[in-house]
Amino acid sequence: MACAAWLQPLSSSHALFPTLCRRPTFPAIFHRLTRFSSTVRLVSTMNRSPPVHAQAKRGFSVKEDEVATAADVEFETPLKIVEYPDPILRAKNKRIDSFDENLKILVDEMFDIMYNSCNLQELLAWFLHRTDGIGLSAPQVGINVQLMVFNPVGERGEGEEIVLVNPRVSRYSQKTRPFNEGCLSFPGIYADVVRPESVKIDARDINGARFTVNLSGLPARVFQHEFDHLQGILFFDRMSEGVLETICAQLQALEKKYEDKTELPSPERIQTRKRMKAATGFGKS
Ligand SMILES: CSCC[C@H](NC=O)C(=O)N[C@@H](C)C(=O)N[C@@H](CO)C(=O)O
Ligand SMILES: [Fe+2]
Repeated sequence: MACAAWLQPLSSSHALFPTLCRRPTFPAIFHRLTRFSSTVRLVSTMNRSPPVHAQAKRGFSVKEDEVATAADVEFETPLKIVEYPDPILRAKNKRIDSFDENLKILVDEMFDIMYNSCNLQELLAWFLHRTDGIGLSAPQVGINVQLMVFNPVGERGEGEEIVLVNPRVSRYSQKTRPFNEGCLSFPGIYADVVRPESVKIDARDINGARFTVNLSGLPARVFQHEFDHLQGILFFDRMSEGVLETICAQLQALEKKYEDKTELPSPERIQTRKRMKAATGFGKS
């Protein structure tokens, strides 16, 4: 991981998700919320009317996303990580409105593969003191729905396991920071991405309850990376041309791997791509 300083705010903020975690710890949370209320605020909006999206506030019409059917959320275990340039990563992700047992099993399986995903490059990365995933979005396991899981500590049994369904960002901080990001769909590739330092989010938890949360530091970083996946935006879409240049050969190697495996032409090529319009700013897609 690039810098330990980023882990510092994490220890005070990652544990602040009472309603979003798989293993809620309410008394501890109450204590932590009291201690850190100035930096992280979580507001349960259950039983209130849906949050007003920032765009709606500005008078734009908000196009409702298509709702996922049971067939859209079908999966086979063990899940497999979808790698760039598979078109699944660019497909539209449907909104979830069924908070059933199947969704809970999918979430469990996503955590399993997030912690355990390991191929040769990742083994090498492990030797270089990098471990596995700290976040995962549903399209990365071939399910095109608006679901993400993350645990910024990246170790089973440590930190908190966060589940966000149909998330929306209502505020991005103006202050931005670079961070050396990796992505499970781009094994072994790391490069700097500049993102807002903090975000305000409206989402549902695994039971369908609405909540609002402010994130900063590493949790905000992981959230934004996964939120981009839910919009079909990949981390290299947000890299500067100079940074992109440093990973261009690795992206081309993944394109070749896809072509060899599928015997299909790569659906996108880093050398000929036009910059995705949606990825030119935050809160503008
Ligand atoms: C910093 S946001 C990264 C989120 C990403 N999620 C899915 O693609 C992810 O988990 N990437 C991993 C490769 C990663 O960043 N792992 C960390 C911790 O092990 C690392 O330093 O490699
Ligand atoms: Fe990713």
